[in-house]
Parts: sequence; structure tokens; C-alpha cells
Amino acid sequence: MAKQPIQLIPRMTAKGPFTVEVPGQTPVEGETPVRRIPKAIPEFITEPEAGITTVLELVQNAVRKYGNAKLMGSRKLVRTHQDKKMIKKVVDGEEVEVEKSWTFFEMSPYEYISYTDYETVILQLGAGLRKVGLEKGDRVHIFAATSQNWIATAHGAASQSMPIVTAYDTLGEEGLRYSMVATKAKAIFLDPHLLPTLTNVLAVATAVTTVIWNSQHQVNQEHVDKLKTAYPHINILNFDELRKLGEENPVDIVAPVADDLCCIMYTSGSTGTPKGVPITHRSVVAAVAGASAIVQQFIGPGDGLLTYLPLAHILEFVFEHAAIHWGATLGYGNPKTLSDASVRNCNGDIREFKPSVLIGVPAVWETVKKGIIAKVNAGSPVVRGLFWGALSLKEKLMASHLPGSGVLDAVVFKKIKEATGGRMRLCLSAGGPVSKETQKFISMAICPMIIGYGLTETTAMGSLHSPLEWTAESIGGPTASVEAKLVDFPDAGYFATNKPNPQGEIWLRGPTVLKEYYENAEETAAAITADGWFKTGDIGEWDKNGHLKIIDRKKNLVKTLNGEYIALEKLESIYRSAPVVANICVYADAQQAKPVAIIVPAEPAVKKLAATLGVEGDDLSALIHNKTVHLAILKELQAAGRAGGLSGIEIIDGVVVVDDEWTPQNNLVTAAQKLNRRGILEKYKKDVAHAYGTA
Ligand SMILES: Nc1ncnc2c1ncn2[C@@H]1O[C@H](COP(=O)(O)OP(=O)(O)OP(=O)(O)O)[C@@H](O)[C@H]1O
Repeated sequence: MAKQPIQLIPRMTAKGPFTVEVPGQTPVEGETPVRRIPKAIPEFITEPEAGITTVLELVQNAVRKYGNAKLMGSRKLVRTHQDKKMIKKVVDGEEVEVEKSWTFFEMSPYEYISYTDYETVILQLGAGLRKVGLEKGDRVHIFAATSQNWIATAHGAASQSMPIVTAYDTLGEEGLRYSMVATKAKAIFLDPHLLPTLTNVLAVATAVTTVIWNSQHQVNQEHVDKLKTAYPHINILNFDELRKLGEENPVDIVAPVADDLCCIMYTSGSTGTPKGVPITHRSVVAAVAGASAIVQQFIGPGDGLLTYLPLAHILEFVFEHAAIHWGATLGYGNPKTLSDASVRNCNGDIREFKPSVLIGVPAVWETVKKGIIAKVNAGSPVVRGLFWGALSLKEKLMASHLPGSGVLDAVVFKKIKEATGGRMRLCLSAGGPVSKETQKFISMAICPMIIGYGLTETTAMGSLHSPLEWTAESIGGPTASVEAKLVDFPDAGYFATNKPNPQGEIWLRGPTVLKEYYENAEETAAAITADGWFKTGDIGEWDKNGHLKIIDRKKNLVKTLNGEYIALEKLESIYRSAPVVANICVYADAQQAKPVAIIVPAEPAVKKLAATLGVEGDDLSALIHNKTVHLAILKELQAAGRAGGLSGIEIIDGVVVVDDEWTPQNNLVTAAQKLNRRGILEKYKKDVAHAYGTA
């Protein structure tokens, strides 16, 4: 398929409606008619290309088509640099000096592997797994950060019909134990620094016979020895040794079929204990097919896709498979080394790899946006004026379909585009709600940002914008392998009959949708209907273009004191636009009339705010404890809420400004950067009571 250029100007050029009612339906009370995109009528598109029914076939088809082209590249760690500095911190109201150290990474340039050589590697890995005693159907656990060896291990396993089980590398011992015992994995591939976490778990995960550590990283030999001593019967080797074993002991491929299990993946756990989702080969290829029908015409050989989100999350897993199918080049990066800020003597991954397509979860885009704003604001008043003037002019030109935005791109936005490598053509935000302002900002300043929506249970399918249908008002139409309807949620007043737009819980059905949870009959019964509909728990609306729009999640609707519902995620996406916010969790106590916000502050914005208030000092921790600054932060948030159209009961009553960052490591966000609401609330319980004035 010839690659179409993407219009670099974000704008809806295609004419809606983009979805249609599936013909021949009998109306059901309390539900909207079922809708699909026209391409999915009369049949869903289930194969990305005729004959591709499994992940292995997808990879081998790409190898035949793209042969010696670069498939993927990685960087090696050359050395780390440590910087130490004394900083002031307020602990229990007292100012103390503490030592803080920063680590900077020095990375090598990217080294690439071709499609053809990759196939050789994965077949050898598959043979290696056979040599260490695994058979068709045996499960291979993957407990590691995203890397080339992660996906190669998954494909090696697929070449012998062995399903993988994924676990986030940020998972602690308890989470790992749970998934390893439940799935009875026989082998585990992991990053070497996680060996100590594994060692204790092996006492109960007794099915494990082989441990493979990722040789892209340094190992601590003591960790290996400890494991060997504790479990002499377990075979421990590294990725390279496994590949070599396979090279020396080749075996035939044992090809999986479409309905075989490809993977057991756990939901990210933002709303409770993660649930296991069995994903078949059919679902993965149908997901690639569904997304390809919308965006493949724009992405292909020559495109570079930076890959750094966790592969244990369905979004990244499907995205990487799609990229392989499209003949693109994957550049593996790490959240720690993406930007130039945390590396030494080299470029960050973005500027080194120069991606043309970038996918991120909303938290990533917020950081990118705030980084750009901080840089612009640090410039002279002329630079600032030019930037903001150009941004609003570009929006106006686009809205009225007038030419001229190309000049603005060439003159004003060039530097910003260069900071992302200068090749960017398309951004995708998915995995959670991104604010309209951020979507527009990135779309104007860098390149069009489209939105994807999906869940682990639906193999990341749900909806996806075509770049031709760009808008900041919706999340696009269903992809070509899924259909959607909205079902009444009377408690909160969402009805299919609502005017002007029908509203309700989004239900999805199609070949990418799970049939059942892994060994969890109760959750299965609650979430999946007899005729195959999956109840997403997300509240949506059909807009006039036939696009979906997410209004909230059922689990994040809170009924407050006066009986009205507050939609936490909607509020967060609006308050997040306040410059002082780096991250935010809105909390609404059912015993109170209004919500409060807990925020991680954006340092440059807080400093700027303090300066305008005449508050002296350079230490963030001291500034956020200053009463004047605190009050100004609250006011800024309330103003953002009003500007975003929130009603009186949605305007926050208080704010908790915290000192810590929220990371998957401290368990305040999940590995997919979603808020762990319970964890956050537990940690800041006292401060929240204070913000409500009930302490
Ligand atoms: N573009 C989007 N806009 C708004 N919300 C989105 C978008 N994409 C995904 N989501 C949210 O993410 C959810 C799916 O997330 P995922 O499958 O990663 O599990 P989780 O919800 O994080 O985990 P758990 O179910 O364990 O809490 C969707 O139900 C939806 O609420």
C-alpha cells in the first residue's frame, strides 16, 4: 500500500458521519443502535492482510516484505554519572537540609537489526526454549521493562506455540507471586535487577524450571549465585545463551493457530486488583487489522516509531505489532533517557532516534507540553509573545481553513519540532483521557495528535481517529474490528435517549474482545453478556459526526452530599491545564459538597507564581508550604476549572500540594501512569482532611 502524506495541519478534512448503524437491527430499549465504521460493514476486518491469523504469521509476513530494512534498534548504556547536591526540605513543618543525588545516563548510538535477522533470532530463541525443556502450551512469563529482547522473547515463544504471561517490571513481590502462581509459568524472562524479587517468589511458583535474564543489562553475579544456591534444580541462563542454545539445537517451528492463547495480560489495576485477560492470536491480529484499516495508509517503511511505554500494557503490545506489520522501524527508548535532561555526553532517545510517530499516555503529553511552555516562558518577552501569538493565529487559520500556518511552522515552531528530532508527523495519545488543551497544543506546536481508546479486555481496540478526522472534541470512531453501543446508566442520568447526543455506558463487541477473564468466573459474569458484549465501565456519548466521546468512568463517578455526581476524570483533565499542575488526583468525599485536589506541582510554574507574588526563595518544598503561594495555587486551579466550564459543585474547595513525585515505583501511579487513587488517598489522608477543613 502506498503511504499517504499526513496533512501536518491538524484539521478534519473528511466529511462525517464516520460511523453508521449496523443494518438489520431491532431497536432495544435503553440502548443506542450498534454502530461501526463503514469499512467494517458487512464484516469486521479481522486480518491485517489475507492469511495473517497469528502473531507469528504477522512477523513472518513482514520479514518476507521488508527483508533487509531496519526493524528495530536499541542503545547500550555506556556509563552512569552521579551528581549530588544539598537541598532544603520541609519535614513535619521543619526546614532541614538533605542530600539528593541525580543519576545521568550516557548512552551509545542506536544499533539496528533487520527484519530478516530478527526472524533468525526469534526462531533460535524458540528452539532454545525447547532445548531447556519447554513444550507447546507451556507458559513463558515476561517480567521486564520494554526492550528489543522482551518482544523477541515473546515471538520466540510464539514460534513454538508457547503463550507468554506479562508482568510490569514495577510489580513488587506480591504481584509477581500472584500472577506466576496463577498462570503456572514454566520459564521466566526478566531484567537482571529483578532477580532478587524473583528469588523469594520461586518458593511458591514451583512450576518454574528456567530463568532467563536479559543480557542487554549488567547482572549482579551475587544475585545469580543466590538464586542458584536456593534452587539448584532451576536452569539459569541469559538471553544470549538461550539464543545460542537454539542456534546449536535447531527444531522445526510449532506454529500456533488463531484460537491459541498468545498472551495472558493483566489490567493495569487502576481500579482494584488486576484481572488476567487471556488474549488469543486471533485477537492480536484483529487488533492490528482494525487499527491498520484507519492509519496504515499514513505510516509505513521509512517511519520511525519510538517505543518506550510498558510492553506489559496492551497499548504498547498492539502498537509494536502494528508497526512491524507496517514495515516501520522501532527505536527502543526508556522513560529515563527519553529527553536530553537526564543523559550526559549524548542525546536523549527522542533526539537520537528522531521518531516520525510517537505514542504516549496523557501523563507523557502533559510533561512534553509543560516542558515546552517552561522553555518558551524562560525566553525573552519577544519570544514569548511570538510563540503564543503564533499558536493562537495557527488555530484561527485552521478553524477558518485559511493558508499560512506553514509559515508559522517554519519560523516559530521549528525549534520545538527540532527538540523532538524534527521528523514528527503524527502523535497518538491513548490509555486515558488527555485534556483538549493539551491535544490542541501538541497538535499546533509539533504535529497532529490523534486519540485512541481501548482496554486490555478489548485488545486495545475501541476507537481511533483517522488523521483526516482530527478533532479535539472526540476520540474517533470504533476501529474496523469492533462495534459499539451505548447502554443506559440511569443512576447518573446517562440515557440513550439523551439530547442532543445519546449517552450511556460503552459496550464493545468483536473479534478483539475477550470471552472470559482468566480463571475468574465472577468478573466474567459481571462484565460479559451471553451474546458477547463487554461492558467497559466507561461512559460515552455519540457526537454528530458519529464519533465517540468519553464522559467518564462508572467507577470514578462520585455522588456527593447534595446527590449530584462528580466525574473525577473529567475534572482532572480540566484542572490539569493549570500551569502549576504536573500531576493531579481529584478526590470527592461523599460526605462533602465539593471536591478537593491533590497535586504534584510543576516546579517552574510554582517558582514563577511565587516570584509574581513577591515570595522569595528557590526551594520548591519551602515555596509550596508558603501560605500565600498555596492560596495562589488554589486560585489558579479554581480559575482553570471555571475557564473549563465546570459548575459550582465541581470547583475544588481545597488543594493539597505534595512534595513527592508519583511513580510506578512508589505505587502512586500504575505502570501505565494511571492514578492509583486508593494509594494516593491513603498516603495524603491527613492533608486531605486538612484541605476539607475537617482535620
Ligand atoms: N483515549 C481514552 N480516553 C479516555 N479514557 C481512556 C482512553 N483510553 C483508555 N482509557 C481508559 O483506560 C481504561 C482501560 O485501561 P486498562 O485496560 O489499561 O486497564 P485499567 O483500567 O488501567 O485497569 P483496571 O481495570 O485494573 O483498573 C478504559 O476503560 C478507559 O477508562
